[in-house]
Amino acid sequence: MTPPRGPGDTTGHDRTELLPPGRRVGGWVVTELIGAGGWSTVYAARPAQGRRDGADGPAGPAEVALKIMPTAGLAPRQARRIVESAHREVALGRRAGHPRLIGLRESFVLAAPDLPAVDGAIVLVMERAAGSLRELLDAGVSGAERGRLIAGICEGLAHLHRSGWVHADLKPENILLGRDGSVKLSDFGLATELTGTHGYVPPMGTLDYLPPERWRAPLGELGVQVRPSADIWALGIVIHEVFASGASPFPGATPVARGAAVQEYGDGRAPLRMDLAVPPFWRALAADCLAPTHAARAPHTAESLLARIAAGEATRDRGTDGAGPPGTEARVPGPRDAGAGRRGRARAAVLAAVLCGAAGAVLGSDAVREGVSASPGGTVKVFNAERGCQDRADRDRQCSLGLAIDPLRPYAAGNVVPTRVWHGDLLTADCRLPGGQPVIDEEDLRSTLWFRVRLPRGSAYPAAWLPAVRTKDRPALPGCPVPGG
Ligand SMILES: Nc1ncnc2c1ncn2[C@@H]1O[C@H](COP(=O)(O)OP(=O)(O)OP(=O)(O)O)[C@@H](O)[C@H]1O
Repeated sequence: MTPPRGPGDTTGHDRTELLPPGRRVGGWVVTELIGAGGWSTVYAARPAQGRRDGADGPAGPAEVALKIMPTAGLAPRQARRIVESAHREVALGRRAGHPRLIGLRESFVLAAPDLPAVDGAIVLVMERAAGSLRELLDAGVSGAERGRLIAGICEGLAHLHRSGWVHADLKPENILLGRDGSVKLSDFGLATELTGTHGYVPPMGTLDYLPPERWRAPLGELGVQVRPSADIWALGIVIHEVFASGASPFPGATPVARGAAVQEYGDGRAPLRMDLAVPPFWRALAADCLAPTHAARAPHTAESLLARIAAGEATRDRGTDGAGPPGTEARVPGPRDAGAGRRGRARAAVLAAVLCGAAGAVLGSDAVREGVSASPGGTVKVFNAERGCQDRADRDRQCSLGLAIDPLRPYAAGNVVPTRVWHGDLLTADCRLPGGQPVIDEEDLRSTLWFRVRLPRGSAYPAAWLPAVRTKDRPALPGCPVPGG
């Protein structure tokens, strides 16, 4: 769910450090921060000692995810939205449990008079997932995984729709993955129960996944009308992303520009153009999901799509797309794997060394930009997760970042080019390498994706490698040849 943002709001990162590890929350003890969304912050937690409700499984204490939805300091209308959103999550969790939906264990209101920011927050206690499809897309999904993942998403949607619900916010961030790789749909804060053929949702959602009809849907007293076909549209976008390295089928540099492209297509003013990387079977499936009107999309239910996948149509394409048979479970790489915390911290230390160490030529931003603008290809903007470095215009060396010589070797001082880059620099990337050395940034984001970026003429190296955790951009680029391969 994406809330409007404005000056002085208390959403997102402002709240990420609210609950320190060791803090007791109801019958649970916080172990680490997982991430933050627009209205909520999610923490990992274990059962508090002495908890006797079967929370401990045969393998030891069961870890859970605590979704904390603070209401303190919000305007009454915003607070009401949070409460309604929590009610929707709880109602769906109680009435429509399924292995393809993240399990909800309990919900309560947090009493924390010593922490005014979360005092009175709504807490949802959920099954903890190992990672999300977004992380997997960033790291690079293997061919064999793709069909299985899409089948899992269809199973979850088919169950939701059969149970009379519309998810209304399907996107890779809300498609979680269990430790065994199984798909678990989550974030039912916008989910709505159908009354007849429609449900109603607040005028919110994630722009990149809204169907054409949502862009002109009138806002009534109950909210905006949605139907299951809205989830099918979002599924079409996700299918495309899974095969096209995370790229949307709709062109545009921003979600609003892509939204305009969606509307042009919906009005019949532009054709649907899918990336050639999407193999024929999946292209046909995605095209049906992305039919421009509700009426044209309605025959393509999650159930019917699942039947098409199960009927083995995917198998025909396997020779060309490498998509494996749906149903085979595999491990999910991600920061939340067992032991990842330890590895993450070690790698963060390595990254810090690269950030601050390695003497060499320091190029001004103009030099870097000049090298960029002269060349075609995708542009990536450098992102430095160190907050203190984001607003500095002085290009202090302490805030510079290194580019690797070889993305298959550890990202450490001996493996960086002399050219340094800073937060906000624009670089030209000409290809992407999904299976490089894993890098974890200061915020524990992990990715094995790298971009090959060009360096200005006269640099010691003509090109170097930017780890994907160092940019928020994901341009659609061809795969790079494996260095040294
Ligand atoms: N049960 C869970 N297990 C593990 N990680 C989770 C779980 N629920 C959410 N997360 C992760 O926590 C982070 C924050 O989730 P949250 O639902 O608060 O926001 P979001 O879905 O990222 O954004 P928004 O809902 O505001 O659009 C996300 O990275 C999500 O993948």
